[in-house]
Amino acid sequence: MSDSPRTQYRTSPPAKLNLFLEILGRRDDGFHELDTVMVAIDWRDELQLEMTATPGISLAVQWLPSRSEVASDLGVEPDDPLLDVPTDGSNLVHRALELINDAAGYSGGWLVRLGKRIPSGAGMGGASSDAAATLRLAAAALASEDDGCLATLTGDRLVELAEQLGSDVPFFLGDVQSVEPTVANDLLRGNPGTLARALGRGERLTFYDLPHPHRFGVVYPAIALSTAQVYRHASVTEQPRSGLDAVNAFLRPHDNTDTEILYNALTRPACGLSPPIGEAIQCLRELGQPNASLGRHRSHCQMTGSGSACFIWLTPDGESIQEQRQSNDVNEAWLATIRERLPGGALVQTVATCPAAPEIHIA
Ligand SMILES: C[C@@](CO)(OP(=O)(O)O)[C@H](O)COP(=O)(O)OP(=O)(O)OC[C@H]1O[C@@H](n2ccc(N)nc2=O)[C@H](O)[C@@H]1O
Ligand SMILES: Nc1ncnc2c1ncn2[C@@H]1O[C@H](COP(=O)(O)OP(=O)(O)O)[C@@H](O)[C@H]1O
Repeated sequence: MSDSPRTQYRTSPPAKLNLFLEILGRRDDGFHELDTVMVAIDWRDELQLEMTATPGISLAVQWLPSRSEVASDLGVEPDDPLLDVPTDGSNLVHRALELINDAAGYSGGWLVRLGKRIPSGAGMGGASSDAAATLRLAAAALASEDDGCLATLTGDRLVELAEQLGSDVPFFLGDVQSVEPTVANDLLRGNPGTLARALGRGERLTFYDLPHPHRFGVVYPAIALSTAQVYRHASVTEQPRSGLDAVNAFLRPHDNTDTEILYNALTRPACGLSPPIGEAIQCLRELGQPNASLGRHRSHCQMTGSGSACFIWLTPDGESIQEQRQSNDVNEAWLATIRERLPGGALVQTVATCPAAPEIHIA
């Protein structure tokens, strides 16, 4: 490949929230059998790939808008390890490129720029989403440079590679099963799929179409938890709940004001490891909905994944476009109040549901 100007492949990997997570049992492979319901949200990283003639993977990572601004919001020093993201082979973006190089027999190189907004160790799937986006961008690049790759890198093949990268990674490929098994369809437009129930390790996915977007207030207290450590402190229940109840609550949102919908079996062990997580959930619960005037009294609050991020469901009984417009004004005041009430620094945002596999831009 000559060193002429290179084509850039870009996408914006979304984060995710676990609306429900039940642990069904411990597996022989050291993982846990799960029943979890995940939804993608528009709290996004930025990822850009270019193919290069020189072999090797060059990965540059930076926090957006800047490391110092993110550190300031979190109330930590800019050099705090909380903000360290690897640029070597331990970054899932790097590992995804190694896998796809082997799968496609590609011997050239990659130039990668990763802009981070999704906090690490937050239970928001940042690394997993970056990994899935890398698989899709690299497949798009290889398919545009070499037609032979279209036959090799089908949606199903990308799912196999995603499963090797992590339990949450397949979710961020979107509903690959619902489109023709060709790479081109999946990659450029992005796959359908916003909300999914996941069984197994998290790789057996069923996607559902949401009748309208849902909104959440998300709080990331300045705490990074090890997923493995939280699982180690979790217990298996004798009477598991079903994720289908949470799916139905989000598909038919008009009668949820008084029932507890959100559940996470990892919340108790995570709060045991880090009590400020419980404080953050309580702070959200006490403050409640920003639209209290609309008569929504119950506050649906929960931790996502293995933590430490927590969230409040802002649209438990559906929401008109008119209310959404009003909400945007109300939300800024609500966000400011949350930041004041939380002990210590935190990243606080209102988010909306979005496709798990975002569209790809080529320039
Ligand atoms: C907890 C969840 C909930 O969606 O998300 P996060 O909190 O990481 O975002 C997932 O189960 C995390 O998936 P992922 O982040 O891909 O974890 P992996 O790399 O596959 O596994 C990390 C470690 O978590 C534990 N693990 C993960 C998944 C699972 N079903 N059982 C487990 O016990 C294992 O100890 C494993 O070594
Ligand atoms: N692309 C990436 N972005 C962020 N963290 C990454 C990435 N690749 C690997 N990591 C590592 O993964 C861990 C956090 O993964 P992440 O998915 O962001 O959190 P969680 O699993 O809690 O959702 C950190 O230890 C971090 O060093």
